[in-house]
Amino acid sequence: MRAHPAGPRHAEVLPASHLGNPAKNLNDLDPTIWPANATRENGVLHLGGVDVRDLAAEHGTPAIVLDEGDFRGRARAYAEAFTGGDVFYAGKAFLSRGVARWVDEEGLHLDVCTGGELKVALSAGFPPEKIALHGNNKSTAELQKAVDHNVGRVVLDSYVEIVRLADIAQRAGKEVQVLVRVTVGVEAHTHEYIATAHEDQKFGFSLSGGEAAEAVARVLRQPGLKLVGLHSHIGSQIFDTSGFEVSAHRLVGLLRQIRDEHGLELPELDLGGGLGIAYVEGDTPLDIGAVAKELRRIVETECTSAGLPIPRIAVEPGRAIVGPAGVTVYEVGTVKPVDTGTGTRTYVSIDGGMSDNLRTALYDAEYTCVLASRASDAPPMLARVVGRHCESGDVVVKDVWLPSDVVPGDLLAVAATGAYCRSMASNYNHTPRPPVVAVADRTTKVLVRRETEDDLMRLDVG
Ligand SMILES: Cc1ncc(COP(=O)(O)O)c(C=O)c1O
Ligand SMILES: N[C@@H](CCCC[NH3+])C(=O)O
Repeated sequence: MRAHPAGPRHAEVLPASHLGNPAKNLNDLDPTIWPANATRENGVLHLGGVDVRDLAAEHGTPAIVLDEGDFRGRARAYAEAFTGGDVFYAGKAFLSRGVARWVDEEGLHLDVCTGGELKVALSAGFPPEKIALHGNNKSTAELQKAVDHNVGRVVLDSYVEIVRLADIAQRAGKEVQVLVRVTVGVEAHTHEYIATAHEDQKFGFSLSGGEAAEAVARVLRQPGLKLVGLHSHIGSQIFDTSGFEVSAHRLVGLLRQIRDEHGLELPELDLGGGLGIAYVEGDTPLDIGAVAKELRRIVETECTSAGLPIPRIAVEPGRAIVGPAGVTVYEVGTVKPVDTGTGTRTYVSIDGGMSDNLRTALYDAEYTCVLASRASDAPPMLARVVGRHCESGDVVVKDVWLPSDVVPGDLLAVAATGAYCRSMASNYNHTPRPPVVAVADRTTKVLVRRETEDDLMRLDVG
């Protein structure tokens, strides 16, 4: 996904230069895009040591495959990089009970943003004190559940919520630890739909408008709430730290104002998630060790010059942990060459689509894929991988080189689908949602089973 709003969806056939070297695309697995334990043996994709043909035979297609080793490796790298701080895995990217256990075992905390995500976490036995509850419109029931279960942090997002949570806390005779979500006014360099800290949007309290300072004052007047820090999340799929620098600078300015006005030095600063991953060749994700060092340097410099103690830093990565671990395996159903007027584009229809990966349609996201079930030395063709839904915008991979002998029955594997694909999946056209299957050490384990038509029919009670 590029840092521009949705571009032309059905552009002319692109010159080969746009997509790099076709031969390379056809045969290589770029290690920045594919999971750590992905290999190709005689053209056949293996994930976590499992042949995707066996995986498809056992679990069907489409299937979202998660490389457990890749996930755990990234989680561990985050935990190590932020030693002395806290890493909250953002469950919105993808959450299941199995994944919640991996997160816990790797020493991470967890960010949930609905009662549903909270339920998954609690039922996995995730320690409640290591959970933070987010959301711009948490219901009374969700807040009550958080208080009942002694969730570690609630990130406050509106004046209404301050009173709502304070009432619940007081009635329960508890003191809830909270952060105030601050809209720092940063224009993150990402798609406008997933930037979250510019002024004109629904999240948080505006810093420049004075609402953030007012929210702090109101929280401090509530006996049921204990203010422990500030929070900011500037957006998602970000490839440079400049936005975080501006954000940290402004948050520390508010920490200083709070110290000056209320005599209070807040111990925590949560800088949110948002680091980008490689979806296609040319995407350059940041090294997490270097990012952690840089964020620490920024916060330390700002706090030192403000005469403040260095707060404990928290971050909330979702995509950067689960995104690269995921691969979606589809079966090809039809292959249709179309004359575009400037060339031929071959539409390859797979057995899923925007119901299991909305990101291309919603954000103009870019993905890549390979023919996964066999070797081919056929010359490359420019293909567009499309779904089976009743929308012309139902595209999964806009432009990709595939061997020109792709036929129905072949398996295609789309890379980097671990984040925001299954978690944003829908039942559009009464389509049952795909399973999520973990692979590790040549074995598979179903984390979320495939939905069935009967599952969907059970909801139809009229
Ligand atoms: C508050 C908050 N924290 C963390 C995240 C996770 O973001 P990402 O998956 O880009 O790391 C999001 C989503 O953008 C978010 O809204
Ligand atoms: N769902 C978005 C990111 C938004 C994350 C939540 N604030 C994506 O797929 O890129």
